[in-house]
Amino acid sequence: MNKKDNQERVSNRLRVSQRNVKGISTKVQESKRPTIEVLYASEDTPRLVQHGDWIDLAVDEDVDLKRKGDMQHVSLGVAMKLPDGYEAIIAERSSTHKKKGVDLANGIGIIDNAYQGNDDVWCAELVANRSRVHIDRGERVLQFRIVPSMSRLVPDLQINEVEQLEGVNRGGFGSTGR
Ligand SMILES: O=c1ccn([C@H]2C[C@H](O)[C@@H](COP(=O)(O)OP(=O)(O)OP(=O)(O)O)O2)c(=O)[nH]1
Repeated sequence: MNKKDNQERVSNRLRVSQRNVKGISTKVQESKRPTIEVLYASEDTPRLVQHGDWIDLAVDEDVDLKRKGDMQHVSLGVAMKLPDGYEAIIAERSSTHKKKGVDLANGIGIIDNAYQGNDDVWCAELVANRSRVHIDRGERVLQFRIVPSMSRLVPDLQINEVEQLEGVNRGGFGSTGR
């Protein structure tokens, strides 16, 4: 093999090995990216779209509530495996109370990290704030975000009973009136 052919062989080999290194580092980066795995209830369940910090959730069935105060347990059509060390908070979208006539009966919904099996479908308990409420399947009335689990934020937390607290009294519930 002449010198030129040999040089070409060496530089080809170098290119291949650089490509491999790049491939490996991309794979490592990808596997390190925190990921939410989503299992949708059906083909036509609305897919999650991430734009901004909160991710909208749609109802996966029609909602029909006759009177104010009536409640419906509604499927959101998604089961998820959240990244380890995270849980999720579900809240109403700001417009939901006024435009859709419902609220989350439990204020906010909390999805534990362990809620991660095929049958662990996210649900919402919706309560009507007026009469004759109708919401179509697929309407995005809620939103969620993930938050670090308490054990991740404060590892090894204890709860201890004491006789007295060392802190100065602030005045008790509602004392400033401001
Ligand atoms: O709005 C909500 C609230 C909860 N969940 C699911 C996820 C959560 O992990 C599970 C249990 O919720 P939570 O622990 O708040 O309920 P609980 O009343 O304490 O019941 P459990 O005995 O299941 O813990 O129900 C929802 O799908 N939607």
